[in-house]
Amino acid sequence: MITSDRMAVVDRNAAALGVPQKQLMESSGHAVAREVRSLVDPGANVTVVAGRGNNGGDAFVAVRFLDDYDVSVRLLGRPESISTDIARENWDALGSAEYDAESVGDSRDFDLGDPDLVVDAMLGTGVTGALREPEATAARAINDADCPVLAVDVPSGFDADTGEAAGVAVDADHVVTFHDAKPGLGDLDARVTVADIGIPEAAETFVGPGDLLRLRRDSTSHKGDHGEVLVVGGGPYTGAPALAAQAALRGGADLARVACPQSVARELQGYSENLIVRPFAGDHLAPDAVEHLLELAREHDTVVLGPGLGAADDSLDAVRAFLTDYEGRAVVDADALSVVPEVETDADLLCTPHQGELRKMGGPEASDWRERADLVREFARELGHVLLVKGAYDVISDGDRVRVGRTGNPGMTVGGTGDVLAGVTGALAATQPSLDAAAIGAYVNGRAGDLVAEESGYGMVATDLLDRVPEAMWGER
Ligand SMILES: NC(=O)C1=CN([C@@H]2O[C@H](COP(=O)(O)OP(=O)(O)OC[C@H]3O[C@@H](n4cnc5c(N)ncnc54)[C@H](O)[C@@H]3O)[C@@H](O)[C@H]2O)[C@@H](O)CC1
Ligand SMILES: [K+]
Repeated sequence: MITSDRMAVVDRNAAALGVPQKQLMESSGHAVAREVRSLVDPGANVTVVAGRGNNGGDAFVAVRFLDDYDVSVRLLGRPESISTDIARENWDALGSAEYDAESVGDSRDFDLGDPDLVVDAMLGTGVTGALREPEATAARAINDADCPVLAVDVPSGFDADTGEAAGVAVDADHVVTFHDAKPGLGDLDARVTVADIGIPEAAETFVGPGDLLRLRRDSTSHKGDHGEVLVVGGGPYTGAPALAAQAALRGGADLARVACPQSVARELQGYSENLIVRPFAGDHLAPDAVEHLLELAREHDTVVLGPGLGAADDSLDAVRAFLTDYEGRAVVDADALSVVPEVETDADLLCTPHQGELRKMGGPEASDWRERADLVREFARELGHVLLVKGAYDVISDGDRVRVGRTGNPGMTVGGTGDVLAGVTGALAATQPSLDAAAIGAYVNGRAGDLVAEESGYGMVATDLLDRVPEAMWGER
C-alpha cells in the first residue's frame, strides 16, 4: 500500500536512479493498454477521457499500444493548459501521428459517444477537491454510459489517500493502479489490478532526493514551527554537544539549547554565539540533575541525548533515570546508547549507534548491508525504538520498514560527524515521523560530507559539514 505523498518520493528517487518519469509513464500506458485488451476484443470502440495531468498522459501512451482498436481520445480543456511536459509530449505525439484525438474546452460540447469501453484518465493522485468543469459533467456522462469503465490509477474525483470523493466521482468497474495498491481502492466496488511499472526497489529502499520532498517551509511559518531542540551532553567532551546543537540549527530547528555541566558551559559559548546554554552543577551529568533536565526537556520538541556525555557510572544512572520518566521524542547517541536496551520507557527513541555501539547494545553484527538490514529490523522490533545504524551504508529501521542511506564518503570517519548527524536528526524529528527523520538525517549528513569532499577532498573536519547541511537539505530538489 502506498500513499500519494510516498509515491511522489519514490518517483523522484527513481528519477535520481536513472529511471525518469517519462519512462514510468510509458510503462503505465502500456499497462493500461494490456488491461483494455483483457476487457474488450480488438476492433472494439474505446473512448479515452483524459485530463491535463500525468493521469491523462498515461492514457495518451496507451493509445499507441492499441492500434488494432477503434480508439478516440477526448482531452478535457485546452492542450496549452496540459500541466506537465511529459503529458504534453505524449499528447503532441498523438497529434503528429494523426490519431483520433480532440480537445473539449466546454462541458456543453462533451459527447462520450457510444463506446464498448471508457478509459477514465481525467484525474489520478493529483486531484484536489471536488471535480470542476468540464470534468464533473464528463464524470456524470461516464457514470450514465451503458458500458464498462476502466479507471487509470484511481477513479477520477476519488481521493485514494482519504478513501473519499469531495463531489461526484467516476464509478469504475476496473482500476489499473501503478506500482502498489493505493489505500482507499480496496473499499471500492471495482476490480483493482496493480501494474508493475518498472520502479526499481532501490527507489523505495535507498534514501534519495525524493525523501527531501517531505521537507517544506511554509511562507506563513512562525518561530517555533520547525522545532526546538534540547541537546543534553558534555562532560569529558565539549565539542560534541556544541556540534550537535549547531547541526540542529543548520538542520532547520528554530532553537537549540544545550544542557551541560557548568564546567562545559563556559567553553561552549566560545564555539558559537548561536548556542543557548542551560548549565547544571558539576563537571559531568549525575542523577541530581535529572529533575531539572526533565522539566527542560518538556519545553522542547525533541532531545538529543548523549553527545560528549562520557560513560561515568553516575552519568549512565542519570540517563537511565531520565529515560524512565521522559515521554517525548529523543535521539540517543554515543555513551547514552548502552542504557537503552535495559530501560523501560514510554519515550519515542531514535538511536544512532555505529556498529561498535550497536554491538555494545547487544545488537547484531553483519558485514553485508543486506544481511544487516534484516538483522537491524529485528533488533529495532525487539527494542521497540527506531535504529539508525551508521556505516558506509546506514541502515534505518523502525522494526517494520527498512531504509538505507548510502551518501557519505571515507573522509567522514573523522571525529564529530556523528554529533552532526545526531543534531540534524534531532531537528528533523521535531517535524517528521521518526523513521523519516532518521532516513533524511542520514542522507543529509552524508550528502553534506560529499559536498565538502567534492570541493576540498578528504581531510575534512566536522565543522565543515555544518556549513553544508542547508545545501544538502535544500539544494537538490
Ligand atoms: N510515480 C508516479 O507518481 C507516476 C504517476 N503516474 C500518473 O500520474 C498521475 C498523477 O499525475 P499528476 O500529479 O499530474 O496529477 P493528475 O493527472 O491526477 O491531475 C493533475 C491535473 O488535474 C487538475 N486538477 C486537480 N484537481 C482537479 C479538480 N478537482 N477538478 C479538475 N481538475 C483538477 C490539475 O490542475 C492538474 O492539471 C497518477 O495518478 C498516475 O496516473 C504515472 O505516469 C506513472 C508514475
Ligand atoms: K483516473
